[in-house]
Amino acid sequence: MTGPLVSVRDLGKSYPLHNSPGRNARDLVRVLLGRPVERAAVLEGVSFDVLPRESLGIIGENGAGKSTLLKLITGVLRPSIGNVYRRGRVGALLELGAGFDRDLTGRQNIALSAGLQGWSGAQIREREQQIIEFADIGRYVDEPIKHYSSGMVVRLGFAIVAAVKPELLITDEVLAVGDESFQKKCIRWIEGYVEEGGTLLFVSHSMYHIQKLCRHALWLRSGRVAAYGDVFDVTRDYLAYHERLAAAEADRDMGLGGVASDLRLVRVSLNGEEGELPPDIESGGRLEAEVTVDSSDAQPVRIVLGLVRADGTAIFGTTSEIDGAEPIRQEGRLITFRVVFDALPLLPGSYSLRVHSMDHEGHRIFDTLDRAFTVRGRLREVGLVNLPHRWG
Ligand SMILES: Nc1ncnc2c1ncn2[C@@H]1O[C@H](COP(=O)(O)OP(=O)(O)OP(=O)(O)O)[C@@H](O)[C@H]1O
Repeated sequence: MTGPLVSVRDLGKSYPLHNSPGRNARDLVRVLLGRPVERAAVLEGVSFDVLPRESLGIIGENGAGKSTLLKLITGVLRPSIGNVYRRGRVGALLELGAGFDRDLTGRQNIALSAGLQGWSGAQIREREQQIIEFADIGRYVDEPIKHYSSGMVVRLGFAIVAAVKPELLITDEVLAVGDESFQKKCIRWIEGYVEEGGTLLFVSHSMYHIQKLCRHALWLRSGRVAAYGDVFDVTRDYLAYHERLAAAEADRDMGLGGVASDLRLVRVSLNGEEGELPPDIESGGRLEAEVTVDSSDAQPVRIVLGLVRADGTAIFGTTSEIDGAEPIRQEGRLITFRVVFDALPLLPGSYSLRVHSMDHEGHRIFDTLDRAFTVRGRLREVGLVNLPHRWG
């Protein structure tokens, strides 16, 4: 069957506002007078489809409505407005231990899940072994769940979901509870699951995991869809939004309207030129940038460099920290770095070098400078970079 496994249409969820001691009484009066109780919307007007073999990551700040959305999709919550349509065998790993009987042992809970899935006797015997091996919780499998650590609950929960081989897997940050090696094992399992045609709905604050596991992403901001599309586009916009917020916050912290003066970028030269006019560079030619930072108390600095096409498309980024680069000189409070691209493979067009100065620990961006340049050449290939290639 084709068609979406999940279809969400104009979905909304709201809760009554109960935030002040007098409000309950006021609500009661409103109800008695036949007036609606005031409500706060947690989700509003959310629509999207999840097709078979699709992997959709849901991102957003704390309180944006991500868990609420997953609970509406799994049916734990009912919508206030709109609809959720769902089909296929669902494996959901959301709340810790939800679905487990805490007085029963791990083994008994496995049997319980097997019963719910309608597995045959032979299937149960085979899969029980698989589950126990995957969960790897040793003798605890014969202890009641209430004696488990939260990490063990997740181990067993994930092992059962993996054995069910769902058509649609819904999961969230719950995996982060397990230790690192188990987390890696789960991520590997999910990767294999997606590669083999499984469908995934995954909530995470880790852009790394979202990009690794999902093809598309949906960004929820204050209960509404802020962006929905290709995972790299959406996560880039999300990170840029947070970068802007952090920069504005840093300015406010310092009581400054503009850029903080501590790590100010005072000079970025391209091939020795500092002028306003964008310098010309031959495609495949050399680009040498020198970046000077004014570090008011001579504290060390981290430089972030990005190559960006004129339309904003990011091409390449690195930092002095990633490359282990040291300044080429320090004169009092002026610290200078140099970076050289010996053979810049960009295709002809307009670009800029974007430079950020950060504190040495990389907590905060202090200043940003863009230097435009033009790449000249007679190349007729299309795209961003000239990749070495041959025919035949
Ligand atoms: N039962 C409830 N009654 C009232 N408000 C609620 C209820 N459940 C959730 N909320 C509110 O709904 C909003 C969205 O919560 P939700 O847990 O879905 O966010 P989230 O994006 O998953 O956040 P996080 O990343 O912190 O897990 C929050 O402001 C939360 O306080």
